Amino acid sequence: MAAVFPIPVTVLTGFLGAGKTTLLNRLLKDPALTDTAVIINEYGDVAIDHLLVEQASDGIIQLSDGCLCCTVRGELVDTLADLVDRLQTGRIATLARVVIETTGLADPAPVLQSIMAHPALVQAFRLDGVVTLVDAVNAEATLDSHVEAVKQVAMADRLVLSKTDLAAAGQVASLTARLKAINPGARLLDAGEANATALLDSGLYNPATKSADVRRWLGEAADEEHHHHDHDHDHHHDHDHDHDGHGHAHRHDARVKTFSLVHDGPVAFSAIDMFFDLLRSTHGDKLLRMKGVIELKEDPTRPLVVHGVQKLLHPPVRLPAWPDAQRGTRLVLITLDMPEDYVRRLFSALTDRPAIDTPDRAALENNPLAIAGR
Ligand SMILES: Nc1nc2c(ncn2[C@@H]2O[C@H](COP(=O)(O)OP(=O)(O)OP(=O)(O)O)[C@@H](O)[C@H]2O)c(=O)[nH]1
Repeated sequence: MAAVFPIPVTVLTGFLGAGKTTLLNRLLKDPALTDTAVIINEYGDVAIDHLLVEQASDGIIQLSDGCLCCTVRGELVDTLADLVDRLQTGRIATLARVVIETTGLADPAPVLQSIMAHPALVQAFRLDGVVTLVDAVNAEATLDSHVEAVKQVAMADRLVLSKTDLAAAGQVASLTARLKAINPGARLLDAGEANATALLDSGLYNPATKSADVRRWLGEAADEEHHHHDHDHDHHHDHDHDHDGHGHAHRHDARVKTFSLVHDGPVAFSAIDMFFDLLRSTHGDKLLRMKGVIELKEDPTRPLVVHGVQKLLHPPVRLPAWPDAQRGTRLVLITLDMPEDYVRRLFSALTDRPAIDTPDRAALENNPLAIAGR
C-alpha cells in the first residue's frame, strides 16, 4: 500500500458560483495534486458539475443529489471508508490526497465534523484545511442574507477572493475588511495567487484557533449527528428541512429551491438568449445560481456552458466536445422565492414546447410578459 496515512483532506467551499470548480480545475493540473481523489457534491437532480471538472484520471467521485452538509453526510463517510478499503485491497494503487468540493449552500460544519469525529475515519484521514472561495462581486450581498456563507468564511484556513477582475477596487477593500473581521486567522489570497503551495498543507485543522462561533457551530454539528434525518429523493430538492424546529443554526432557508430544466434536442441560441434575458428582467433578483450545458442548433457538437451567479451572467464558454454520450440542454437553477411554474412555462415556450394556455415563442417575442406568474 503506497498511501501514507493519515491522508490529507482539503475541503473546498464557497457560496454558489464563487469559483470553486474553476479553482479546482486549475489546481488539478498541478503535479502536487497527482493521485488526488476529488469528491464532488452535486445539487439538483440533473448532474452537471462532473462534466465541468476536467481531470485526466478517473479520480472523480460524484455524491448524489442532496446536500453534503445534511443528507449526503452518510454517503461522504461511506465514500471515504470505501477509498480506504480500495487502497487496502489494492484496487487503487495509491492515494495522496482527497479534495471535497461542497455545494455552495453547504454548511461546512457537519462536513468537518464527519471527518474529524468519525472513529474509523480519523485513523485514515486528517483534515488538511478548509479553502473558501469568496466572490468579490457578490459576496457582500451573500454574506448579508445567507448564514451558510458566513460560516464558510468563518471556518476557512484560506480565503480566496475570486472575480476581483470584475469588482471595483473600493468593493474589494471593504469586502477584505469584512472578511478579516469574520475570520482574522485565515490567510487571504487573490484567486490569481491561489496555487497548490498556497492552498494545501495548511496544517492540521484546529478548531481551537478559529473564532468562538466556529467552535459553537462544530459543536452543533456534532449534536446533529444524534438526530439524523431522512431525505426525500424528490426531484424538487427543496432546501426546506428545518431539522428539528429547535432553532438550530443548521437549517437551509426554506425559500431556497433547486430545480432543473431539461430539453432533449438542440435549442436555437436566440431562444436561450431570450430565456435568460426574460428570466433576469422578470426575476433576476431571485436567481441565486444557474448553470447549464446547452446543445445549440447552430453548433450541436460543441456544448455551450453557461453560468449565472445572482445578477451576473458570465460569458458562456464552448466545450470542444461533449464529455459523455448525453446530449441536450440541462439547466440547474437555485432560486430564492422564484415561481418555478413561471420559469418552466417560459422555458417550454422558448424551446418550442408551449404548454396549454401558454403563449408560444412568437407570441412571447411580441409580449414577453404574457406568461402569468411574474
Ligand atoms: N471573471 C471571473 N470569472 C470567474 C472567476 N472565477 C470563476 N469565474 C466564473 O464564475 C462562474 C462560476 O464559476 P464556478 O467555478 O463554476 O463556480 P462554483 O463555485 O464551482 O459554482 P457552484 O458549484 O455552482 O457553487 C464561471 O462562469 C467562471 O468562469 C474569476 O476570478 N474571474
